[in-house]
Amino acid sequence: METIETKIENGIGWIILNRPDKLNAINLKMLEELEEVTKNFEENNDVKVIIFTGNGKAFSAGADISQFKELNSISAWNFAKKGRKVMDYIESISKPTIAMINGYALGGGLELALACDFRIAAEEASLGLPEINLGIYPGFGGTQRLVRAIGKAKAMELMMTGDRISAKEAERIGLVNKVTPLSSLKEETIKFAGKLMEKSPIALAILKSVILYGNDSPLLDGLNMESLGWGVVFSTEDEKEGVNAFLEKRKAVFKGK
Ligand SMILES: CCCCC/C=C/C(=O)SCCNC(=O)CCNC(=O)[C@H](O)C(C)(C)COP(=O)(O)OP(=O)(O)OC[C@H]1O[C@@H](n2cnc3c(N)ncnc32)[C@H](O)[C@@H]1OP(=O)(O)O
Repeated sequence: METIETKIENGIGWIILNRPDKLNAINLKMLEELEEVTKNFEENNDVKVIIFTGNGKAFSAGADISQFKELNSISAWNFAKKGRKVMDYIESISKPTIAMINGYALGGGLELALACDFRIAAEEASLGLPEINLGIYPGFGGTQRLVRAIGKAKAMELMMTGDRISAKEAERIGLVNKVTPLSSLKEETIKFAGKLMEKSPIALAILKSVILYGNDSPLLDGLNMESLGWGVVFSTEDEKEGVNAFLEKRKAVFKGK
């Protein structure tokens, strides 16, 4: 691939944004490659957890501003729709996804991280949605996902001032799950992924879909989905294994069946 490196190691599918000289700015090619690789990883049984990160000093500094020069209203709308489609797909993947934020996560870069289930950031990272400084605003789903992630007041502040915040501040407001020194970021992220890999992948997938569905629905619909999914997990071998392991005082070994 031109803009992304990928590898599969010990159950983890790595998606590494690879335009370090441009701080991993997301151009159309990168969007297309992100779509392709996430679909491959979704279908690959060797991949249990997907981790997104960036090469160099940025996770991603956002959508590639140099491409904006050629955009008019219609092509900008199409670019935004394309980006949104990819972010929506990433959010909907049935496997757990983690954004390992190694540096700048700005604009579309932070929007990509917001489409992931978890965000683990280096202390040195800087996060923000500075689009307003360009006379535009977030267009890869950020206007909606950030409000749902951290609440309206803080989300409006970040989007309407364009201010960047530190990883520690991002953790304080609930935007990232965990902060660690850059030197231990990879180790801590792999440790976190390891915890997820010990669980039943089916229960995780159904749980994730129930949470996402409920996030966008009236309470009653979400609760109904929860009960329905709860019934479905009882048709799995993993549920039997989990309950038996508890009763037999041993650690459960889930097979994803
Ligand atoms: C229509 C679809 C809508 C999609 C919605 C999303 C919109 C966006 O994401 S808009 C972009 C939002 N991001 C930004 O505004 C950040 C822009 N970058 C910066 O402010 C700075 O680069 C920095 C503070 C992140 C880092 O500064 P510094 O360490 O001084 O590094 P440089 O500025 O010298 O950058 C190195 C190199 O990378 C290029 N670059 C950085 N960000 C982008 C970008 N978003 N798009 C394109 N190129 C970017 C920068 O131009 C430098 O390139 P060279 O000049 O060729 O060395």
